[in-house]
Amino acid sequence: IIFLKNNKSKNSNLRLPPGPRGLPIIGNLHRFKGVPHRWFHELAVKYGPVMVLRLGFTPVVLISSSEAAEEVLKHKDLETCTRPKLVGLGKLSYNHKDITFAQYTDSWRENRKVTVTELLNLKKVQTFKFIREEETDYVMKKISESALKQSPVDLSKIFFCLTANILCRSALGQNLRKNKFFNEERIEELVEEGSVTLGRFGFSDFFPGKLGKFADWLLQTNKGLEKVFEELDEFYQHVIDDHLKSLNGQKGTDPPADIVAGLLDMVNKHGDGKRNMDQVKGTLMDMFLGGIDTGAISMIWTMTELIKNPRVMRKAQEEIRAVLGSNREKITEEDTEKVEYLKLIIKETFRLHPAIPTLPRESMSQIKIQGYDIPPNTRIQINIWAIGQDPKLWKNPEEFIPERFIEKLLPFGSGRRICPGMPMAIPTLELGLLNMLYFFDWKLPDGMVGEDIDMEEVGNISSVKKVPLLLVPTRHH
Ligand code: HEM
Repeated sequence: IIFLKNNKSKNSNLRLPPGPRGLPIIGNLHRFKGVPHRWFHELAVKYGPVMVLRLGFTPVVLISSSEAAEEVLKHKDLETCTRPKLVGLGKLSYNHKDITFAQYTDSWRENRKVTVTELLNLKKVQTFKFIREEETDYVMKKISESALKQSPVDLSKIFFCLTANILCRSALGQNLRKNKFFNEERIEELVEEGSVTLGRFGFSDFFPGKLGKFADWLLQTNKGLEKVFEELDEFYQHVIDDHLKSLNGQKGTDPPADIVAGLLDMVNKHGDGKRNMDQVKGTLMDMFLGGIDTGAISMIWTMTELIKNPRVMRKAQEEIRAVLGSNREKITEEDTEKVEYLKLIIKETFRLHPAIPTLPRESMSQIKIQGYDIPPNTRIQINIWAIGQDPKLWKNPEEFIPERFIEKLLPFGSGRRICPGMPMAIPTLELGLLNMLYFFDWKLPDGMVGEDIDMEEVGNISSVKKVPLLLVPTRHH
């Protein structure tokens, strides 16, 4: 049970952010379970863009304006670039030995630096271009088959398979269509189970100490955690064994063939035990659970907004088809540089539907944000979705208008914790969507109009479209 209480400080010199008084606000619990960013936004409208919630015994500061977010992420980044230590996250990240959920320590810095500079840099990501192009072509062939029959395509599934195949091939060296051990369906289940588990809280997360532990034990809150952990661990072990087998007796290729090969290479090079297998598996978890869903979610919301806004869809297709000509059989990543309007569409989708709507941070020392004192070790949630809704920044914020000038967006976070997967995510999204809009015209299944589309979101960490998006393709070229 999570309840709210006004935050009072014994130290009267502190000027703490305002927050709701009274307990408990049970009526809101079901909404908190669903999509916290909307509930947080509602509270911020009432109490201000810097406010404090007390969840159990734990204060959480909610940041909901671009000025306050800039203060945290730009000016106080060093003081707020650690992550809260939550029970579920700890288990799935091998006791915070990964990048995403690790606290700000020397070992996190080293792990992130090596992974980013050696494995997720622009040059390295370029070497996986052929994988992105092959996988996108494969999906277009599948859609063409549905177009011949004029049957609806489940775009939620299509985009998930596309990002899963691209990520598993380029980051993990696993071709899911040829893999005897794990196929696309199994991967979809694993990612879903993993994401749900990452977003689940236990009592210990809000009632630190014996009380929380006792409640978790009594009500068996972490029951499913072990099972999901074991399944994911088996997958990572399979990926690692597969690489070790192919490396057996030979030195790794230079540069390493994929990201896992690179990680294993680094374990060998840094034979001082600094980078052990837990770190490798933790980093695999980051890629696997952080790199598949986020891309698919962004593509699903883009196509949802396009089908709801025929003016934008028409303008995008006219630009794309005029620039690329009428007889292309294949589209390459170089083509994505020529389609400016598509880039604006993706940015506008990020504003309305950021895949990760709130950024989790924790203060490491006492800081001042917008004149309020935030004590050390206080959880901070930056609501980037709320910033995208701010009527002071955006005219008619609920409308999908790609032409608007977009700058104050943080879909990949910012500062020391900014998403290192961005160089891989952007080309995947742009290439996939460009193909969808060049080769096909899209319509809703019979009898449906734009207003009928269900826009409901689900998810604690990411914001997934609850009802799958079904559209009927017609081959244009
Ligand atoms: C459209 C796709 C994606 C979106 C919208 C996205 C968004 C984000 C966001 C908002 C964060 C938190 C940043 C912060 O706290 O400031 C993050 C972190 C992270 N992302 Fe992504 N991401 C995407 C794709 C990827 C991919 C493809 C990978 C890996 C190949 C990846 C790996 C990571 C990692 C490792 C972190 C943790 C960084 C840290 O804590 O130091 N992401 N991402």
